[in-house]
Amino acid sequence: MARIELDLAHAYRPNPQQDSDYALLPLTMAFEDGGAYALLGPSGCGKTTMLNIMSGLLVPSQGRVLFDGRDVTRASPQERNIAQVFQFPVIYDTMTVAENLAFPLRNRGVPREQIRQRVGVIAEMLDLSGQLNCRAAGLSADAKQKISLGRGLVRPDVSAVLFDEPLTVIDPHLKWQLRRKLKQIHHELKLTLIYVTHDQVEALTFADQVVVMTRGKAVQVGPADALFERPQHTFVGHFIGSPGMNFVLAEVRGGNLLLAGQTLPLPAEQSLPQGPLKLGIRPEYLTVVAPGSPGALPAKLRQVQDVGTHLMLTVELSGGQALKARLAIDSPPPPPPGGSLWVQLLGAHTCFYAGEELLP
Ligand SMILES: Nc1ncnc2c1ncn2[C@@H]1O[C@H](COP(=O)(O)OP(=O)(O)OP(=O)(O)O)[C@@H](O)[C@H]1O
Repeated sequence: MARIELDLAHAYRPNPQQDSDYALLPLTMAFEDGGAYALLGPSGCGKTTMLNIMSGLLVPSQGRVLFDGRDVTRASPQERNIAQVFQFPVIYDTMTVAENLAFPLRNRGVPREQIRQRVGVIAEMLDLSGQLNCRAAGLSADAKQKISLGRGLVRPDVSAVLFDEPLTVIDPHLKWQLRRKLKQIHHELKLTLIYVTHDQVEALTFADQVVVMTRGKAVQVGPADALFERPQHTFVGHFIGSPGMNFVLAEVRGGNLLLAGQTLPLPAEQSLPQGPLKLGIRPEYLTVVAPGSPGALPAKLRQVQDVGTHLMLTVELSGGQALKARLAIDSPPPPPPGGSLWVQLLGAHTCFYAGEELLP
């Protein structure tokens, strides 16, 4: 296994001039040995580009890739000793499941008995033990992709295993099981795993550290709770969560916060720079409170959706800005749509942003 360091940028076109010319803007990042990482972001944000640069399928247009301090920028995937799992199964249909799993080990001249043991362990982990002697050709798409996952995980000596949206072809029910399984496998095998996905649930279930990307930029690297509680960038607030964070344009003037045409006195301990900023609050923390509560503003209730596990309220501040508030199903019933209520905007979970960046 290896500690992977990136200090690079990548543009597919020559002579990049502006940010939009880069698939990956200049970044410095380290993936620790034995960690479980996810690269998460919308289509086109640069996840696959980053993965391909790590695997050696792509040479960055500037900068370096280090594996345990060794410069591997121009080394092939084989030289880097990387295993990869792609979106679609890459297996040999004419071989049995056991032969498929054994293939990467046999290729490296691993002794027979060791191969047998390791294939047994991996098959057990992926619930493939009962199919070891079946020919791959006759199996379902799910089972074939499990073999691909197994082939990626079977070698204990790899620098890292890279997954590019590996559960795309998997049935939704099995997907849920496999996500959890991969997490468990990570704890047992202690391999460095890097997993590309645009699905936040997949990333947050699997990874200890999630790299959130947008427009060629890694805007935050952190565990699930940090991404939820303290999004470092408005994109993280917006992208993580369902629905994402509410944002309200505001201005600090003296000891007050002006927003939605109203004035909220800031608590004495709150130190914010004077001038414009954005207030961010997650629907989970936008609570309905008694009229006139400190840090709260009046709003109109526009819509109530019963989502089964909770109520999702749409409220509107004066000036017309709509916010989402998530209410526990056993909370006191909200007023009828069109009615007035007060919502708590200032509190321990409120974040403030200058431009798109979180203020300390
Ligand atoms: N071979 C290529 N030549 C030119 N531009 C490319 C190439 N591959 C990717 N790009 C561009 O680079 C940017 C990042 O693409 P990349 O595939 O890394 O994103 P991604 O986050 O993996 O998206 P997706 O989930 O859709 O694969 C996009 O604007 C894409 O159009």
